[in-house]
Amino acid sequence: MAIRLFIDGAAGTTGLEIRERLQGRSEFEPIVLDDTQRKDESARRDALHAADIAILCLPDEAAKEAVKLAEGSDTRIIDASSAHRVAEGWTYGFPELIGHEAIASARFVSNPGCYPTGFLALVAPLVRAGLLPADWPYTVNAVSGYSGGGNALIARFEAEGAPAFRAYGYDMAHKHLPEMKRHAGLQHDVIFAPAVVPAYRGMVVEVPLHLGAMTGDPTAGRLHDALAAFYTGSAVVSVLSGAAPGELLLERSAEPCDSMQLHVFGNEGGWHARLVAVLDNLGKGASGAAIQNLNIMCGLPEATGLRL
Ligand SMILES: NC(=O)C1=CN([C@@H]2O[C@H](COP(=O)(O)OP(=O)(O)OC[C@H]3O[C@@H](n4cnc5c(N)ncnc54)[C@H](OP(=O)(O)O)[C@@H]3O)[C@@H](O)[C@H]2O)C=CC1
Ligand SMILES: CC(=O)N[C@@H](CCC(=O)OP(=O)(O)O)C(=O)O
Repeated sequence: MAIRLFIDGAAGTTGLEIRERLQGRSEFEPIVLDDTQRKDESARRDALHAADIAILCLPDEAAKEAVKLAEGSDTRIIDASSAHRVAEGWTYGFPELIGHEAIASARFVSNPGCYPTGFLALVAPLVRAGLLPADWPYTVNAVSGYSGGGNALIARFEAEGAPAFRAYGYDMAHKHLPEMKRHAGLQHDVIFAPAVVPAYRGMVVEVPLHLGAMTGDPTAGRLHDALAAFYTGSAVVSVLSGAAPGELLLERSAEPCDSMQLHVFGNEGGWHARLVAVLDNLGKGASGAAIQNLNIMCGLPEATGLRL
């Protein structure tokens, strides 16, 4: 029997891409609310109760409300918002870090944030392995395509007079800080410096490191090898080797992509390293990750329907 699937927020940026990627997947029977019903509380409650699995592609407050509306049902929920990423009772939907089994058996799965996906992929395995310190003051520099800000930022960047570069997060209280700290096992919040450029999708997340100031001799080569070993066999994450490229580009017209590439660049003396993750904010950063989690929760191959 097909799995009844409801996407709450299916008209938004993340929701639309999930719908599109699931087209033709006969394992799923979509429950769809039309434009007049999609924000109607009672229609949403009915859909949430009728579904086997619901994917929430909503702002945080609406996602919390959806979880309340689903009370009294057995519906399993994947939440793409940041409402439940460090919440009790929720499984963090990063299979490469948390383990596929934990997600396969979870009722409530919180999809990781787009920027934290890059940061955690780079840093969490290295902290766990004891190669990077948990008490280090980490910095994260990142650039995102403007679809990362959903419909509102898309409208702003597609309007006349859109900025050429938008840096933000200067209050140093970005909503991603708690999830980066928690799931990397860090003692301090990171300093997070995000920015948006006029490309629709794609992101580069970088963690610069003064390796020479750390104890334990964590060379760039060791960090690379540890990450390569950690992601061996991954369907989604790859660790690139070889000489550093002259440049890394976000193309304005990049195609949707659900894979993530990790790089470890080191200087000649071995004192400095730049850990870099390249991903699609709407791929492994959102919609692709939601489908990966959906597949795992349904006992299906994780890469089904992914654009790798
Ligand atoms: N865009 C991205 O790259 C990423 C997004 N996310 C997360 O995914 C979630 C969705 O983001 P995104 O798709 O970008 O946002 P969008 O703003 O593009 O879409 C949100 C959708 O939710 C709808 N909505 C708002 N309130 C309600 C409500 N009460 N009931 C039903 N529908 C409602 C909106 O409708 P309307 O427009 O009519 O208000 C809109 O269609 C967010 O929490 C975001 O943090 C996660 C990772 C990356
Ligand atoms: C470019 C941009 O605005 N990005 C968003 C992050 C993406 C998002 O809202 O979703 P997640 O938190 O679920 O990743 C921001 O910085 O708030």
